[in-house]
Amino acid sequence: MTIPVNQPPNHNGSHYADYLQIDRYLTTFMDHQALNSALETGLIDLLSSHQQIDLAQACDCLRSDRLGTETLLALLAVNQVIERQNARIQLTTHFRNILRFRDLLETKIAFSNLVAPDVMSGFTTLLQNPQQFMKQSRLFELFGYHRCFEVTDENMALTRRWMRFTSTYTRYEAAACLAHHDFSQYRQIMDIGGNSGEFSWQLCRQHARLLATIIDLPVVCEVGMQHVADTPEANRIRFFKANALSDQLPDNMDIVTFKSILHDWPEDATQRFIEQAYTSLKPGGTVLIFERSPIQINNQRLPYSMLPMFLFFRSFRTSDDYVAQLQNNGFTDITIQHIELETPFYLITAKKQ
Ligand SMILES: C[S@@+](CC[C@H](N)C(=O)[O-])C[C@H]1O[C@@H](n2cnc3c(N)ncnc32)[C@H](O)[C@@H]1O
Repeated sequence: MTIPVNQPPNHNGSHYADYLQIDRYLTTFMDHQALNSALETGLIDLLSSHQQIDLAQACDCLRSDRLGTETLLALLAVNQVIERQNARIQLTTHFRNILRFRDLLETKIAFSNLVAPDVMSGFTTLLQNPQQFMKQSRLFELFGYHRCFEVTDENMALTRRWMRFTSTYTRYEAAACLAHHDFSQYRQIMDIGGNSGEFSWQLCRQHARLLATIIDLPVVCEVGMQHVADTPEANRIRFFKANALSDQLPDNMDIVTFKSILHDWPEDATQRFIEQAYTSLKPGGTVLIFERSPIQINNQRLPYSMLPMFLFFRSFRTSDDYVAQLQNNGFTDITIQHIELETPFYLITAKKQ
């Protein structure tokens, strides 16, 4: 993995793509299972709070016998999570360092494990009959937007499950978007399909003048309000419950953003979303699309951590597809930037006349 070099590190010396360093620990199925066990049993906590531990402490922590513990330690060692010095066990310096991205590490493991049974039982179906695959898959069952209209305890709990995944990915992807677009010029931003508000929150944290409106389905907005409620930026973030395909949306916006939403939809719907953005913008306002490029499998094997994104391989479009739609809607001054994250992304901006 190479860190993109087209942007300088930010003020605290970190780079928006630093988080990609976790991927080297997430290659094979057993890398994931070993790390998952080490995280969920508290072994990683024990190792991170001590310089070194011995085998007896590891056995205790794992509540496993010597052979079980040695087996896990061997899997972790071969993955360079830990190293052995005589009888002592310690985290490698690099792994200790990337533990600051633990939320994403845990999310990637959980998400891959959640969708793996879909791939095991239905890969041929996915290739032959995508509609049938969607009907039987846990991934598409998880993202059940039909449960996002009526606010009930059950719908909130089910919706929170997938929002945890999207919010954690977005926490890191937002930094890449911020590094490539100057949001300081705006006051009113509207994020369509803005989910938990994580993206808007990151923007508001960085830009003190920004006022954000998040458009999303009612249950998603309820969960989102809780997500940002305790942050200093909460009073600059409002949630607007709507079906963005059919409802009238707030207007007078300086910028309308679509982050990782348009790929979910067929072309007539993306056309409608873009029309809605046009209507909501002030003259001279900006629309911004931040999306993953189509998954390319070139010379590298697909790591297990990519399973969730891989299952969307029919959905991700090229930037040209959206450029054509923006032009059809009367947008001008179109710019495209390509950004390398764990897969390529692009950031498109365009202006309303
Ligand atoms: C794949 S998620 C992306 C979320 C967020 N933009 C991010 O990148 O983390 C798509 C979002 O679109 C929302 N959504 C789906 N249908 C919608 C609709 N008709 N109107 C408004 N939002 C919708 C979903 O609830 C979800 O939050």
